[in-house]
Amino acid sequence: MSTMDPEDLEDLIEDIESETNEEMHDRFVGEYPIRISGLTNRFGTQTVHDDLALDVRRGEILGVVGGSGTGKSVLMRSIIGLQRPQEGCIEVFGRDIIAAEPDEEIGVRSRWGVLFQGGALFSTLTVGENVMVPLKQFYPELSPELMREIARYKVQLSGLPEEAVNKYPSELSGGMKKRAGLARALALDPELLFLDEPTAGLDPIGAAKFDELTREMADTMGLTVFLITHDLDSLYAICDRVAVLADRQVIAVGTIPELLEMDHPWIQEYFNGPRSRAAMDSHSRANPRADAADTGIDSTRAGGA
Ligand SMILES: Nc1ncnc2c1ncn2[C@@H]1O[C@H](COP(=O)(O)OP(=O)(O)OP(=O)(O)O)[C@@H](O)[C@H]1O
Repeated sequence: MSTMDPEDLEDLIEDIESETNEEMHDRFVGEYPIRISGLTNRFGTQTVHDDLALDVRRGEILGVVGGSGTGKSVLMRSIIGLQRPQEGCIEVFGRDIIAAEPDEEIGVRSRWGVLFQGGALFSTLTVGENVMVPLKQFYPELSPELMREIARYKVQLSGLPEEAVNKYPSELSGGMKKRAGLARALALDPELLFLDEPTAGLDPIGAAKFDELTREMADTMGLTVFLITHDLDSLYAICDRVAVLADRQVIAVGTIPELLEMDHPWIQEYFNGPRSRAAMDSHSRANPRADAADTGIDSTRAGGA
């Protein structure tokens, strides 16, 4: 796969700035790009979140876990403005997005990318055209040629072969669809990336590759990643911290060793269950340097000798 020369990339960014007649916005430098407090979401008589609080640190990959129906997706939708909560405050890049004026909200929206479950690609558009959708929405002044160039670059960045840019979603495998969805999520060079179960339905090798790509991008692009997942391997392999949803709140946030110290029954069942031990064991074998001294994980216990 060919990669874009860094000088070409700089030229591309300059082209975008000159065509949009403005400097790209300053990147967020505060500690928490997402701050949530007092969040309540209700559907009829069902209360999904009640006084939920969560701070996401800049530059981290935060895994978000919880049983089915605990409100992980509703939480993500609330942060990106697709779900209006009954109560609470959600600050993204220091701005209250619930109270934001439409103009202000649009400015914030262009600074995050979202990969929905299943990719959520437009089936009548090619991969390249799908990636161009947010570009057209937020930077309509860009020339079609430059948009195509950016789309090609994002497709390449997501690990798809160049020819995928002209394919329709129906012509792609499940893993390729996820990568195409990722390319679209990266279209606007986001600072924040939301991934909703990105490895669901992928074979273990495809899932591991997707995890690696996520980690690599987070590190090289300085992304903050909000990762909803049921995939224990992803939690061990790439997450800096994990937030646990239960009882309508975020009941704990921390590294996995920190969570293992807690005696909440769901946390113990989840992280000390046989599947978690197997995931931890395989992660320890794949990363022998990440032993107990580095991580605090008791790998003997984790291996379930
Ligand atoms: N638009 C809606 N209208 C009514 N109820 C909803 C709506 N969206 C979500 N819910 C309910 O909110 C609860 C939380 O849903 P959500 O999709 O956030 O769960 P989740 O934790 O992401 O689950 P899963 O792990 O199974 O994907 C569920 O009981 C769901 O039925």
